[in-house]
Amino acid sequence: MELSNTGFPDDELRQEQEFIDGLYAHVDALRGDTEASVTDALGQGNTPMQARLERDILVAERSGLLAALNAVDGSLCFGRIDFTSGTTHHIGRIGLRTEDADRTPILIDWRADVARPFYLATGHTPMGLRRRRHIGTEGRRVTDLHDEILDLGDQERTGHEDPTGDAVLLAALNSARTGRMSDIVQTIQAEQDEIIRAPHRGVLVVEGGPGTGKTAVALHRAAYLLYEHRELLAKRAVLIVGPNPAFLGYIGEVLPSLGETGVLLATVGELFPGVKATATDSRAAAAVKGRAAMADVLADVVRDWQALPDPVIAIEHDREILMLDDGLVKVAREKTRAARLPHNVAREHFEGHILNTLTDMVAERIGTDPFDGTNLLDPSDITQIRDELAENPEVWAAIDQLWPRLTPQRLVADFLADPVGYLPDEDAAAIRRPVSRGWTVADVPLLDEAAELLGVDERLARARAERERESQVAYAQGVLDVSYASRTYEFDDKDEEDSEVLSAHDIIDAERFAERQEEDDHRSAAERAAADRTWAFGHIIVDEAQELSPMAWRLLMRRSPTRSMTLVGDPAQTAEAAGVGSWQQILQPYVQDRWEHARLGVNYRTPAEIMELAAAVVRASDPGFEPPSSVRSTGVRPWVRATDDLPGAVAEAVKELTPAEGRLAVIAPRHLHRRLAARLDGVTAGAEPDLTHPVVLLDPRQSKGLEFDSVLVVEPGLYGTSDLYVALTRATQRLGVLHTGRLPKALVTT
Ligand SMILES: Nc1ncnc2c1ncn2[C@@H]1O[C@H](COP(=O)(O)OP(=O)(O)OP(=O)(O)O)[C@@H](O)[C@H]1O
Repeated sequence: MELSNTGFPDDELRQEQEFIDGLYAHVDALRGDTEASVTDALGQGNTPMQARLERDILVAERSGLLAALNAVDGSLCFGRIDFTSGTTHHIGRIGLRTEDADRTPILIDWRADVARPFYLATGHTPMGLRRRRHIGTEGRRVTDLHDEILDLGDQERTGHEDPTGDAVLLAALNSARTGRMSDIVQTIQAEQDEIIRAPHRGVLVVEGGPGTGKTAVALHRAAYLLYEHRELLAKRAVLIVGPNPAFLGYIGEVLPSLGETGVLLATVGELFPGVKATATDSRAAAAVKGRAAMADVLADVVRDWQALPDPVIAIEHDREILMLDDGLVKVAREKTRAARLPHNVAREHFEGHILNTLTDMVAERIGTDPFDGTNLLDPSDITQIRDELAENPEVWAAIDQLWPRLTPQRLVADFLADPVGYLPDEDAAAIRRPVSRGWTVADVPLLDEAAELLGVDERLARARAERERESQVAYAQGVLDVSYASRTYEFDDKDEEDSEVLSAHDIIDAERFAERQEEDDHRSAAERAAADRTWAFGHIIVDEAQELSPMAWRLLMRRSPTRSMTLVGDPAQTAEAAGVGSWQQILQPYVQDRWEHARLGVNYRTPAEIMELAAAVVRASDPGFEPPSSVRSTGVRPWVRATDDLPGAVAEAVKELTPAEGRLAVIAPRHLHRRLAARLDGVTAGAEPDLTHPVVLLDPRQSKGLEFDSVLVVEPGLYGTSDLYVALTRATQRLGVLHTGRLPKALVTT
């Protein structure tokens, strides 16, 4: 390319470079100012309460802005739209305005309405555009321009025309993978844009085959909603649920690259604060635990903890024996149950009924007139008897035995240790397990259900809060004492009475100081949400939604009382036996039929040659199956080879398939991993493998949602249809299949 004497091949490139230099100068100045204002605010010492609050809000806002500015540095601006009216807008990852009073936009946020023609305009429907330009950059340097002429009457040419209009998209799809998903903000397609900007309210189901951009669209939708409903969602946070931690790691950089951080990424196994799912269930156990019927089973388990004496409990009180028999307790239990409160909340009622029963017993014994049978005690005597009973530890031991306070963990652990009698024998045998082995992902919805059934005894929570407060006050007193002591030391050469310097001690007492400490909760909404089981999220996005069990849906719906959700999935890729069959079946109990459905039909990942093979696998059992159509073909056909020496052949194939740049995955059943890893130098494997490694060894389930330049599938005869379909659709460039044993019929014919 010939360079002009300015160092640029042409004026167009030079002008864009100048514009982008101007943007970065603006960003650098903004960053400098923001950093200075944060430092300044943090440096302010003792200020009145209101000023402190304002300061904290300012620091939080500015820190968010700084994080966004840092995140988009190097990829700030990627496009430009020229209208026939003469107006031009540059499009970027964030929006920027001039600092003067006019606040003129200089860079349009991709999420703004004005930016929409960048994604939607076509020659057929130009939306007022004359030209669309993609600006390629490396860091702050403009490297290339791609122009599409949308006004066919326009004769002006820039020398950067892209005749097909898909060069930028194809370059993105063909680029080497890094082990981390990247944003698609430069090349969002019209059908994807529609979904990203769909209204916030209600449930939206997005369905599409492998590689159709479901995950990418879901993440960009989160960014869009955070932009469009900033105030609400910054307070309530957005939750993104993914199938496993490796997948969350894979997608974890997309939202920060778009300048958004107010999002909680979690698996269902991470949604019960204080519990980490470390153990795994058999397929059968996960299926049983996931059934909707488990909600009723757990309700029965709770009722069975509300026990009756067998046949009596004897309580020694005031040197007499009080006999609490099953008839009396049954009455107290029925009255308590009639209140229809969660178990731990209802306990207060049960305590009251038992104390009343025992009080009646004592009153009858000591107060009955032997002549006419009337009771001689007055109300104050009765109150005294009741108070004395409430002081008796044996009474409380009886109540604890009959209506114990329970934690979700204890309830579920106890149930799993011995589920016989609650379920058919075969199901009970499948889930029976000592909890010393740790919690599993499928246990988490059970724990959440148990937490709902049990509720929280507010009296205990209040007592705990009071204890916490007292300890905070004691701590604050300690802090104040130290400050008081240091004041005496600092000013001891002066007459203390004359000192004009006020210390903390002069203006606040310990209680007030403790209150201030409490108000200083600097956690973001997402951080607070992560620690709170009862948090109501502003919006929930569920990826691989077809995998969730009915019990997991119950948990998620509790976190979304407004039912503002985006559910993304592909029924053909359902692996979990507990997964739900149809969207209608999932959603009916929560929103009836009030949900929207959208479909993505173009596969951006898998070349046509590979897709043909993958689709044949599904067609073997579902002849009418229609896969998404691939946006490109590479001319490279996938291969299938038989071998007698699997580790040797895998090692050879890895050499053959490893891309010069990019990533390769070997997908093999778990039981082969040790043997294969021994022959693969530097391979990474395990429960949470590092996906940025050049060669990764995965089992079929782990490969869900991920993608690699090349993929080697090992022993496909051992996979179920949906697992094999997932494994075969992970490659962006090349696919090889190796087998020793039986080959699925669909692969034999190739
Ligand atoms: N508009 C686009 N521009 C550039 N790349 C895109 C676009 N849409 C999708 N892609 C790319 O296609 C690949 C597949 O996208 P994604 O993982 O979101 O698909 P998916 O539907 O979730 O697939 P699967 O169901 O197989 O997990 C990703 O690399 C993504 O970046």
